[in-house]
Amino acid sequence: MSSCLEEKHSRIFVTGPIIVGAGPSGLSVAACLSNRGVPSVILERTDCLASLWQKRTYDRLKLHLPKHFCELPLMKFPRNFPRYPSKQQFISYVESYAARFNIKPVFNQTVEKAEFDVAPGLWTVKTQDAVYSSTWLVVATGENAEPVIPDIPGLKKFTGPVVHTSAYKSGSEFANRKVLVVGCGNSGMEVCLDLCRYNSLPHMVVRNSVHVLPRDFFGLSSFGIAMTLLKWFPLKLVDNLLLLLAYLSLGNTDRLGLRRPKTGPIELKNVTGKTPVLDVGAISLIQSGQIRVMQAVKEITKKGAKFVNGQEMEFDSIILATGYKSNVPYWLKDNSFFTKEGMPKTPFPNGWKGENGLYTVGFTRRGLLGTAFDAVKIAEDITDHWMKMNGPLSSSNVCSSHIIHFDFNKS
Ligand SMILES: Cc1cc2nc3c(=O)[nH]c(=O)nc-3n(C[C@H](O)[C@H](O)[C@H](O)COP(=O)(O)OP(=O)(O)OC[C@H]3O[C@@H](n4cnc5c(N)ncnc54)[C@H](O)[C@@H]3O)c2cc1C
Ligand SMILES: NC(=O)C1=CN([C@@H]2O[C@H](COP(=O)(O)OP(=O)(O)OC[C@H]3O[C@@H](n4cnc5c(N)ncnc54)[C@H](OP(=O)(O)O)[C@@H]3O)[C@@H](O)[C@H]2O)C=CC1
Ligand SMILES: O=C(O)C(=O)Cc1c[nH]c2ccccc12
Repeated sequence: MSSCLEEKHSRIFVTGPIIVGAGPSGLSVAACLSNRGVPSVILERTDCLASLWQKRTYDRLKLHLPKHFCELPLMKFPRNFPRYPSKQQFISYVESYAARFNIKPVFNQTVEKAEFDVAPGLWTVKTQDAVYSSTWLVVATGENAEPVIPDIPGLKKFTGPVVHTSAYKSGSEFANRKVLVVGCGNSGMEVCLDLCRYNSLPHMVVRNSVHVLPRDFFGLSSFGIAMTLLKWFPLKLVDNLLLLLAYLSLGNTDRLGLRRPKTGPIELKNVTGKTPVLDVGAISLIQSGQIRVMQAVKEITKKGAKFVNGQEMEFDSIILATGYKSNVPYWLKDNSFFTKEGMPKTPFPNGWKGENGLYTVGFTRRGLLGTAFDAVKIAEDITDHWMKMNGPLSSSNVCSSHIIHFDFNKS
């Protein structure tokens, strides 16, 4: 893989693993490795830690699972944080986490290509500035690496602003506007709620079925209730109890145009990865008519949209709450471990390890809980291999001199 182009780049040999992505997943692996005395290098495309949280989420975002389900390995949230920490609190936790384990990613390094070179038995990882090599490659670029922009007929004709939720900050820019929100996952629901607080008129497209659960039920989180019940009862029974609890708390959501899937909420999450909506107030605004539920869009026009039921309406703006996708297929070459959608083919709990020193963290569709699970496993596995190669190493003698530069650039 040493083409002329790559010879112009610095060549850097990393003695520990290369981790791609400085989100919660990449940081968790680096922390668990550092705790075991193994150095690593994180390559991050942006200029900050947890860039999804810092740059691509809305102001009002809070964790929607209780904090103890969102902890990274080896460090608890501060005790004074509320049950559902805000985005700012989560970011400050991530920053303290990196500081505590002395993790210093190499920022502004977009991994453009990574491949395994069989002869030396090394991963070659190319960014815009350098070529890194290592025995191990940890993929931590996330399930939410890129926005999904759907190919809706006519979308390009629309004359008003079209924004994906990853670029939405607050409803202040949409005050008194009629907004079409495409998608009814957690993002779609929460953006509609935020828009209402800024006095705009959200119309939310629901093209399919969706599970909505109350975030809390009599002071207990629905997610926590489900996790506890799953220790003793079968999944189908727990799902039925969740549906009963949802009915008692939210009423019959089918009547609001939110049809429920036939499969229960946790089973559906496990099988397809589709996250149930955890309601933090959107349902009552649908009930009161402040958020309108619309059918699937047939086409977008210059000034609005036509719907499959024949309705036609004008809108000032469109917000695409259409979800995210992995970007692994764009940069990881010749790899049969991932699907063409960039998710590991091996299902949870075994999707964290591939072949030839390849690992993946944060692709379990189980949020930060899944990240913590993967990170611990990966660090154990790499440490075993590391010790066979290098002998034991204590965290006190880990230093930053674990990269060796071969600079072809400075001629
Ligand atoms: C709005 C929103 C709210 C969420 N809330 C919760 C929640 O409350 N609880 C929960 O458990 N989960 C939640 N999630 C799920 C979310 O996936 C996790 O919180 C978490 O951010 C996953 O961490 P990660 O490190 O795997 O991915 P990310 O946080 O996406 O980090 C991946 C990093 O990789 C970098 N990267 C990507 N491609 C490249 C490349 N080619 N080269 C170099 N760097 C690259 C990115 O810039 C990014 O910094 C939420 C997701 C969203 C979108
Ligand atoms: N507070 C929190 O913690 C929050 C957490 N999140 C998490 O972030 C992740 C991403 O959530 P989100 O951004 O909501 O994405 P999701 O993938 O969960 O939802 C995408 C939505 O867009 C719809 N959609 C996609 N394409 C089209 C189309 N062409 N026309 C109409 N509808 C379309 C989907 O419908 P269909 O089902 O028919 O495909 C679905 O309703 C989830 O894991 C979520 O839980 C998000 C926001 C807040
Ligand atoms: O917030 C997310 O996206 C998550 O994936 C967290 C999560 C993991 N398992 C769940 C089950 C029900 C609702 C949310 C989650």
